[in-house]
Amino acid sequence: MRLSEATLSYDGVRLFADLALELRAGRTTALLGPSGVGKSTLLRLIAGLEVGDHVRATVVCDDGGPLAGRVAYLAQRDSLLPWASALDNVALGARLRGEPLRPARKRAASMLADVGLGDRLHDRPGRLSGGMRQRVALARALMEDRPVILMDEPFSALDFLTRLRLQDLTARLLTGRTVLLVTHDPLEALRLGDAIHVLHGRPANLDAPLEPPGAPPRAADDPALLARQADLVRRLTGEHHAGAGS
Ligand SMILES: Nc1ncnc2c1ncn2[C@@H]1O[C@H](COP(=O)(O)OP(=O)(O)OP(=O)(O)O)[C@@H](O)[C@H]1O
Repeated sequence: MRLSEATLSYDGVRLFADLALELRAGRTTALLGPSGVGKSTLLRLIAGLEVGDHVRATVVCDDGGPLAGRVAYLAQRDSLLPWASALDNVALGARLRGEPLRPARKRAASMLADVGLGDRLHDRPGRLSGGMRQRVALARALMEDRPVILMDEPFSALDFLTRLRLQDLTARLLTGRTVLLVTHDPLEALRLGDAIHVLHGRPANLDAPLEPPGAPPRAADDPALLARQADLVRRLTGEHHAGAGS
């Protein structure tokens, strides 16, 4: 899938000018970059969500078909229904599509068990911690079973160990899907990304991708991964661009 000619301004400031991004089919592309550079906006643009008036972009899928109806979007804010239980939140899509409720709820319960919330099925979001709500939102996105998944910092509210566990689970459940993962965490990008881009500057540019060897999820304590993390940190702090003379 390819986004091209993405051009977008807010209040006369150009966030993107002819930006292009390739998402390889069946792979995870991770997107890092400083706060405010435009990562969430880029994700929303690809998802076909409202991003403002001064916008132009082309999204083309590899098979030439439309993206609409084939994409699940996991927003930065969990956007759970406050009056519905965790179970009903996860089964919401199936309910809206008029699918038989009993099997949908069964699958939702198993998805919630997978994200470690098997004992909180009937709690409403207000009774859950921020990290738990994020896990419910993740379960809801996974439940949708779409070929393309766009995720905006899905693990940011989680403690380190839960984050590692959820990264493992996500990598397992999303094998073969086309994924765009926005994250602030270089280690997360390296564990899950087949291609890792850093977005920087205004209008924003994308670095050539870093492509770690091996299949996700990569071990968090792998020395080769940690060496690449140093490279990524240099890219994020701008040393890489200074060194490249750009
Ligand atoms: N609806 C909007 N109207 C005006 N400006 C906006 C709007 N949405 C985003 N922006 C601006 O566009 C820029 C990029 O925002 P965006 O949320 O995409 O950044 P980000 O890289 O995802 O940041 P973070 O890492 O902090 O989530 C910011 O300067 C933000 O203030």
